[in-house]
Amino acid sequence: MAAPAIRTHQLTKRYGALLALDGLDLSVPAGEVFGFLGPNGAGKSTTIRLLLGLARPTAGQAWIFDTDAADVATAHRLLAYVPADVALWPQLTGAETLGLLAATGAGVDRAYRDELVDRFDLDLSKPARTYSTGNRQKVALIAAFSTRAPLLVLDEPTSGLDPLMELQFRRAVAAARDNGQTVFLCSHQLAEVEAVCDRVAILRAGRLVDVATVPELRRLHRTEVAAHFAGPAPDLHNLVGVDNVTLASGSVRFTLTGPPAPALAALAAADVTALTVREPSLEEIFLDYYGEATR
Ligand SMILES: Nc1ncnc2c1ncn2[C@@H]1O[C@H](COP(=O)(O)OP(=O)(O)OP(=O)(O)O)[C@@H](O)[C@H]1O
Repeated sequence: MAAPAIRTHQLTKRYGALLALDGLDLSVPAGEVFGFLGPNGAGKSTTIRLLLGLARPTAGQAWIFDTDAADVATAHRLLAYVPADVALWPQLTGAETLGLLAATGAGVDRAYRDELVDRFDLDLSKPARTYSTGNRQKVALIAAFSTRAPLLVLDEPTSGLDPLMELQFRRAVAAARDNGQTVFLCSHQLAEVEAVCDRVAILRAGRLVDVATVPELRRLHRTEVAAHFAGPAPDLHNLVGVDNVTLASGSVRFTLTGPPAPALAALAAADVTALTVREPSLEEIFLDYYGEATR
């Protein structure tokens, strides 16, 4: 069987007293789009630094297609990396930057690169110092997606992109998968991860708490509903998908998973005067779902 694109065995990183990564065992098969999620400080960037050989593990080991991640010269021929905070050579234009990155990387599909420049709507004639955060990210993404590297490591790659560009990003990930490339995507955006990933690892406080497929991840979705009413208190107990009901005088709060129709029918009888519906952030979902038990 082909070697996994990424494998870690008991990968551990300690910064003084702080255990930033605690015995991570992970295997990402070649050809998979793999999401890496977790709240701030969970250890995602630490993992990426170890995979890239930018930091040394305190214990354990990581491999990139059977190459020890510490063998940077060999491992980096197999991967392209987009950091969360893209720094470019300020005086080089976008075109010169892409040319330089192509000369140092694993080989570039130039026709596809030109297509990506068009699709990401990037003006290559400007010096990089004039680029916004989003434009710097575009340069790094175009350089990575147009390489033939079998593994793409993307750390928060779309934080500076607008929604149209986010769509282009999703298209490029799908194309990479079609080419047989492996994508390791570190993200805070649940919607993005759901749209592009096959499987997702969830990290919390340095520990792997779950590896799930995207349909399994959807179970984490919930909506928070708050309603004020003038009529009789609505009866929301025993309704499918309704949980955490808190009733006070004239108001009710609850969480909703699945179709809202039964809850709306119950609320309709209560003469609702105000209604707020909120999607919690990924951070809130994690804190709620994985809570204290996994610390
Ligand atoms: N060089 C360092 N020295 C000391 N502590 C560090 C260092 N780098 C990271 N840490 C700590 O290790 C923990 C994990 O950090 P890491 O940057 O890997 O988290 P993250 O999941 O990438 O978070 P974020 O989503 O905020 O980027 C944090 O508590 C962080 O403060």
